[in-house]
Formats: sequence, structure tokens, C-alpha cells
Amino acid sequence: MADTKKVLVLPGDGIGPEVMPQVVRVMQWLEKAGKAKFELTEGLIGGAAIDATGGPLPVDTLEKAKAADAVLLGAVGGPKWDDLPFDIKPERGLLGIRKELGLFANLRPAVVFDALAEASTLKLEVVKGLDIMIVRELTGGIYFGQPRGIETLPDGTRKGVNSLVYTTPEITRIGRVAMDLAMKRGKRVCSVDKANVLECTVLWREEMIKLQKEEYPEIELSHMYVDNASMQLVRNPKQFDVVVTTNMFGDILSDCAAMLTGSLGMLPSASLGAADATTGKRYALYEPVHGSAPDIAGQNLANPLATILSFTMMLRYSFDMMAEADLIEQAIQVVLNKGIRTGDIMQPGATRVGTKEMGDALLAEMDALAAA
Ligand SMILES: NC(=O)c1ccc[n+]([C@@H]2O[C@H](COP(=O)([O-])OP(=O)(O)OC[C@H]3O[C@@H](n4cnc5c(N)ncnc54)[C@H](O)[C@@H]3O)[C@@H](O)[C@H]2O)c1
Ligand SMILES: CC(C)[C@H](C(=O)O)[C@@H](O)C(=O)O
Ligand SMILES: [Mg+2]
Repeated sequence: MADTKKVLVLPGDGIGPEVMPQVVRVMQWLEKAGKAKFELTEGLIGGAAIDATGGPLPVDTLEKAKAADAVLLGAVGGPKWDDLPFDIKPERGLLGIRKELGLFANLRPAVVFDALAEASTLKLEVVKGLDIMIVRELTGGIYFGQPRGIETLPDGTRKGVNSLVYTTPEITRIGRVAMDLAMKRGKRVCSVDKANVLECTVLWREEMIKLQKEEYPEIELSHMYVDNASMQLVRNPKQFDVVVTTNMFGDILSDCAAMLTGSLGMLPSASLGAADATTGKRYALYEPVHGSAPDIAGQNLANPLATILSFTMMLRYSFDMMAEADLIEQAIQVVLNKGIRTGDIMQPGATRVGTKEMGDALLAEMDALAAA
């Protein structure tokens, strides 16, 4: 049996605590099948942490995250905490853990399952077989740039400021992640910016060009303004292989790409740091792209597949467990082929199930595949 993998589970808020048990069941299945051994610990983040400790990212959570081999997050936020001061809102917990662990590279793969392509509101040929990778810079840009804040001027006018800042090392390191990924895929990278308006992204574009010329001669690098990119993603997403972009553009484009896969409830992600120069350890947090979905929380309606697919990314990127990740994804494919659907991916003639029942169906197919 493989070494024990230390996984920190952070269910968070809203649908987070509903989808997470379904992933834990998948982990338990792998253990029972003798394919892995997990040491699970649980931690608080977001609103759940605010309620218990007064802040969205307790020191204990951060310590547990650093000690773990990988972290799995559900979602944070919700109306209950909307009126809190900005710096202690649930979302600050997520931004804080990303920053503290140096998780600068957020991989958001938009891969379409055939059964959902058939059900898409887009034309079948637009989405069938789609497999693109959005690489979002995650610890810089306008999310973290200084100066920032809201101030009142002497004449009483209020001013809100956020700054879009990138340095050359920040651009180069995310560029390398995108180009390394592209080398193992279609060798095409589209860098998305707003270099017609924002100086910071003029630098972004210049550095991407330099990186490709100096280190990745085999990569075909193209550039697109973000407004056009959002339109092209819907018009003809298959023109893309790897998309690399800034923190905020990546946030927006990935929600858009999620709909190509059928639902926000289908899109996983991996947030990765750099390997430590001496120990080789790389922090990694796996998180669905969706949020806490307050409109459906607490009703067994959420689609757990984005979080389960985030776990398969953990198996691939942190634990090199490709066969196990393949098995889970094959089982998801069978479940979808059988027409089993949560509400967000429902279509006429399909069987509507809840969060837990989607977990039941998946485990049954994993049993069947393992027995075959
Ligand atoms: N990673 C995160 O934790 C994260 C991401 C995005 C938003 N948020 C937070 O979540 C809260 C709600 O934000 P929002 O409503 O803008 O975005 P959201 O992603 O929570 O929900 C958007 C829509 O998608 C649906 N949806 C999302 N996930 C789904 C799933 N797994 N199954 C079925 N339907 C699903 C929701 O029901 C809703 O209609 C806010 O506090 C926001 O800050 C957190
Ligand atoms: C909740 C929020 C901080 C987060 C982000 O903007 O990064 C979310 O929208 C995401 O896409 O992961
Ligand atoms: Mg988002």
C-alpha cells in the first residue's frame, strides 16, 4: 500500500459542508479498495471559522495546511457574513490561505463530458470534446495590489481604490506554468490581457513574449484582449489549448468556461505553489470554482462533482495517482451517461438526484468498474 497521504479538509460554508462528505466517501472507497491511505484532518475557514473563532483564517488552519500534503476546500461566504467589516469577511480567509501558502498558479480545466455536451444549450460541435486549461495567476494583480482601500476626501467625496500590479517575476513564473502545461498538451498558449488600455498588462504581454522566445521556442504563443476572449470562449472555445491570464480576468473567464462544461458545479481547480528549493515540498490546495451557492445551500441540491473532480486533480498533481483519478473520472462518465443529474445539469428525460444520491451513484459505478 502507498504511503499515507495527509489531507486537510476545509468544508467552509453553504454547500461546502454538503459536497465535502461525498468526496470523503470517495477517499474512503479508495482506502477500502487498498489503493490509498489517507490521514484526514478537518479545519475551519470562512464564515464557519468566523462563527467559531472570530476570524476567517485561524492560525490553527494555516498550520494544519502547512503540515498537510494537500488541502481540499469546499467554499466560503454567504449572506450571513455580508455585513461584516471587509477585512474579516469569509472571502478574506480564502484569499489569505492562497497568499500565505504562495499558491500563485490556479489551474482551471474546462473539460466537457460527452453526456453533457449532448445536453448543452450551445451547439453540440462547439462543446463536444472540449478540453482547455485556464491558468489563472492567483496571488497578485488587482486582488492584492497596493494602494487599496476606501477613503473620504476633504470635500466629503469618497474614493475607492484598487491597484493592478504585476512584477516581472510574477508574470514569468505563471507564464512558465502555462507553457510547461502546454508542452504536454497542444503546445499552444493564449495569453489574455488588456494591453490596449492597462500598462500593467502591456508588461504582462512583453514578458510572455520574452519567455516564449527565450525558453519555449516550440510553443505557439498568441495574445487576446479579455473582452474578445470572453466572446471567443462562447463562440469557439476549441480554438484554445492553454489560456494564461491575470487573477481577475481568470476569475471571470473561468466562470464563463464553466458553463461550457454544463454548470459551475462541474468545474474543478488546483491552486499550486512553487516547490521549496531545499525540501521539494509544494503547497497545494484543491478547490471547486464555484462558491457557497446560498440559493441552494442546505437542501441536498448541490452538484458535488466539481469538488470530486478537484480531488482527482489532487490525485494527479499532488500524489501522482493517475490510475485512481482515471477510475473516478470514468465512473463520473458512466453516471452521466446513465442520465443521472443534479438540478444544475438536469435535462429532459434524465433522472434528477440530490447531492448525496449523486455520491451513491458514483460509488456504485466505482464498485462496478473495479469489479470488471
Ligand atoms: N471558492 C469559493 O469559496 C467561492 C467562489 C465563488 C464565490 N464564493 C462566495 O460564495 C457566495 C455566493 O456567491 P455567488 O452566488 O456569486 O456564486 P456561487 O458560485 O456560489 O453561485 C452561483 C450560481 O451557481 C450555482 N451553483 C454554484 N455551485 C453549484 C453546485 N455545486 N451545484 C449546483 N449549482 C451550483 C448557485 O446555486 C448559484 O445559482 C459569495 O459569498 C461569494 O463570495 C466563494
Ligand atoms: C470567493 C473569491 C475570493 C474567489 C476569487 O475571486 O478568487 C472565487 O470567486 C474564486 O473564483 O475562487
Ligand atoms: Mg470566482
